[in-house]
This record gives sequence, structure tokens and C-alpha cells, in this order.
Amino acid sequence: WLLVSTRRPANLPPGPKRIPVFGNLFQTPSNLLFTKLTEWSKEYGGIFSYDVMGQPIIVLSAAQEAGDVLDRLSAKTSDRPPLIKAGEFLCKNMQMTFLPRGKRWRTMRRAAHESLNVRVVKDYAPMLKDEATILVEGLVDHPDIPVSGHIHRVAASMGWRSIFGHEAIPLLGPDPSHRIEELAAEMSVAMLPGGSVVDVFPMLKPIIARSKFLRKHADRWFEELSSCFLHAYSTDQIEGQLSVSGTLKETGEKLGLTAHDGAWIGAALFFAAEDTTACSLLWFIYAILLYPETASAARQQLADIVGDRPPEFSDRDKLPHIEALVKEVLRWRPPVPMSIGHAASEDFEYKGYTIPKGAVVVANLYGIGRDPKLYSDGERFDPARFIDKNGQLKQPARDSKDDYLCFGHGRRICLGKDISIESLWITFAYLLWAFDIKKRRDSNGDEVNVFEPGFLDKGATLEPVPFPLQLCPRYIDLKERLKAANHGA
Ligand code: HEM
Repeated sequence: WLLVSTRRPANLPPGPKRIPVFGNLFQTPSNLLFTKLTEWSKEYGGIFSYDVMGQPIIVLSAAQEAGDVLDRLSAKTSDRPPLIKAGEFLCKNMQMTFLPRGKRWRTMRRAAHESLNVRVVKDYAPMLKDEATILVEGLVDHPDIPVSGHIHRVAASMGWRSIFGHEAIPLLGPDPSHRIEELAAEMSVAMLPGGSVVDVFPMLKPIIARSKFLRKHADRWFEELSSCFLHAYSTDQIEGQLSVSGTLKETGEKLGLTAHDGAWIGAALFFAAEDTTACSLLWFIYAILLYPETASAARQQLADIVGDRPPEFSDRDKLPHIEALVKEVLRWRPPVPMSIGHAASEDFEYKGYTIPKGAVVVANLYGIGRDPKLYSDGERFDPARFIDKNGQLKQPARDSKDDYLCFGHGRRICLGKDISIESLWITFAYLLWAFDIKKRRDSNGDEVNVFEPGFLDKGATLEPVPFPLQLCPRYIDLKERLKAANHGA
């Protein structure tokens, strides 16, 4: 039996040699796994496989293979692997992101999509602009608060307002999302392949499920989060403000959804929204700090088109260099570098390989964003790669998803894709218009070094390690300019 298990099951895609029983468990680091997957993809190709304790994991590290398997074969690859700790024990099968393909997932997804689809996201523009304004004002008024604190506030507040329709989260607290973020950290780690003991050793599941003592922590976690989100969902929202929960309260009943379901749809969205948005904004600042010259075309365009008033969404078509920056930040440092695992719901053949039912299918978005067929010199941060010789955005290549591969694939593609692109666009534009982003200087006047590649692995998401910087307002009367623009609006 041991001898048999050292052999790769017939016809799986190629991959690293495995050892009996454990497979490749000891070769897969728990930190920065995407770098290992990218290294393996150079050896084994755009589709390869490895194994953890008998569980086959299929890794897609090239855009075409990911498009084939997760988009064109999505009828067979839209399931999620069972996430015992994150999905069953902690979230009690209420978290849409972890639900298996089926009626409950489809209903929740459809309900959320109603207020997040590309046709309606334009209606969030005033709220997103307001948030960008609050961010810039806060950075001017409170240089004592670390930039990451400002960024996490704006990311949480954009999510909170679009999902629950409440007031902006204030910089100086109380922050209703703070406790939620603390609790969410545990879930974020548990959702990774090999991220929890019970997911690696599923034979422990019935023992834990039967023991009140062993379940106690997860049960409390669920109770506390449910009550936070039920409170957010049930509290009256600002009149006239578009929000997911506002729409749900009107349409949810028709879809058979209760307030508890509505609260957990809000939870799934908030978990998915806050950290990813914060990571993207921090990577943007980090990139501009390290490679200031890459922002000069965008700055020039802002000077030509916008001048000394703050940018508007209506300027967007005339500012392709800002959009190129959004695309490049998300390609270079995808906030969810290994996407969220899919699962094969039946056996199927691809390129002569067999993908067995139950295999975990991972889109290595970090590697895919470095696919040389789409992006040359992928390690380089270079927003100009998206601009053609006429100064316009280039026509995106096939399988590049309009150069937004970071939002995943198929029927599970990110529900917040369209609102994220809007929110990042306006925030990047505001930050570039308002500040020069510079390295901090020490008491001798020397620049303080910023470390590369700066990866801080947060479980499902990837943030830069804390880095020193200086934000220098580009106008003495910056706040007056913001006020004048908002009063005129
Ligand atoms: C830059 C920001 C964001 C990035 C990079 C991002 C990325 C992703 C990725 C890679 C996935 C997995 C897709 C797959 O399984 O193939 C995902 C799923 C998801 N995202 Fe996002 N996301 C972002 C922002 C948001 C926002 C703002 C929301 C909500 C307002 C959101 C809601 C969701 C939900 C609910 C899912 C699960 C979908 C499902 O399982 O059906 N995301 N996201």
C-alpha cells in the first residue's frame, strides 16, 4: 500500500515527487505558498499537481490553462473544497464564499449580485468619492496615525457603507468593524489549503463535531459574529443610500432569505471586501514609493486634465494612466495570490490528464500575473505595459480578463470586482493628486530603506510589511480645495 501511494495516481498532471502517506505535505510551506507554487510551475508547467495527505491539488499557473479549466469548464469546477474549520465549524455553513455549489450558494450570490453588478455600481460613486476625500483629509490632519491605519479605515468604511448603508466609519473610532476584523483573521488562515489541523486530518471532524468542549471556541466565534452582523443588517440605514442590505430587505423574502441569511450575506461580502481593498491600496503606495518614476505619466495626465481641483469619476476616460496603475498593482501584487480554492465536481479530462472528482483546483493568481505569454518581465512594476502607442489602454489579450485576473474565475468570480475597480480608481487618483509619496528620512537626512519584496502573508491575503514613508501634500490649501470641490458638487 505504501509503495502504491508513493506513485502519482494515473494520469494526474505532472508535479513534484511525493512521499508515502504525507504526499508533498513537507514541501509546501505554510507561509508564502504562492512563491513555491510559482517556482514549481516553472518546472512542471501551466498545469501541475501535488498532494497533501492523499488530497490531489491541481494548480493552474498560466492564463490559458486557468481560462480553460475554470471558465470554459466551469460547469465542472465551480464547487468549493469542503472547508471543515472555516466553513463548517466557524461559519456553520452560512458563509457564501465557502458554500458548495448548490441552491443556497446560488440564491445568496444572486441576491448580492443585484446591488453589486456592473450596471448599478456607478451609483456608489458619490460615496466612494466622499471616502477618498475623508482619507486625504485624515492623512493631512492626523500624520501621527500610521498610513496603514488610514488605509484600513477607508477600506472598512467603503465596504461597510456599500453593504449596510450606514454612516462613514470615523478615523478616531468607534469602529464597528474592528472586532469583526480581529475575528476574521482566524477564518482567513483556516481557509488556505492545509490551513487547519482538521482540514489536513479530516478523520478528526466527527470527534470535534461530537464534543461540546472541542466545539466551544468555534460556537462562540459564530455567535459573536452573527450578532455583530445581525446588528449591522437590522440597524436603519441612511435614507436614499444604495446598499446591499437595503436591496436585500426589499427582495430577500421573495428569494426565501431571512434576516439571519441577510446578515451572513453581508458578512461574506465584508470579509471579502475590507482586507482585499486595504491590501491593494497599501501595495499601490508601496509601489509608488519604490518606483516613483512609474507614476510620472499618471501625474502628468492629472496635471493636464484635472489641474488643481480633485479628480472626478467623469475624468476617467481621459486618465488611462490611472487605470493602468490599478491594473498593474493588482497584477504585480494580487491581494488574494492563490485565489480561493475551487473543487472538481466530477472526473474530467484536460490536455490528456485526468482531473478527479474532489480534486482541489487552485488558480495561482500570483503566477498567472507573471505568465510570459501575457506579461513580459512580470517581476517588474511597470504600469506602462497597459498603454498603447497612442497613449490609450491596450486591447487586453485573450484570457487576461481585461487585465484584471486578480478577481478569480468562472462562476465563482469575485462579486465585488466592479465596485473594487471603481473604489481603487478614485482612491489612487486622489492620493496621487493630493500627495508626493516619498521615502522617510532619518535624523541624518538619509532615506530610510524599504524592503523588497515586502510580503506579509495574512492567510488568504497578501499585504506589504509595514514600511516607512512620508506623504507631502502637493497644495498648501489642500483641504480648502477638497471642500470647494465637494460644495460645488
Ligand atoms: C481588490 C479587491 C478584491 C480582490 C482582489 C478580490 C479577489 C477575489 C478572488 C480572487 C476571489 C475568488 C474567486 C474564485 O473563487 O475564483 C473572490 C471571491 C469573492 N469576492 Fe472578492 N476581491 C476583492 C474585493 C471584493 C469586494 C469589494 C467584495 C464585496 C463587496 C468581494 C466579494 C467577494 C465574494 C462574495 C467572493 C466569493 C464568491 C463566491 O464564492 O461565489 N470581493 N474575490
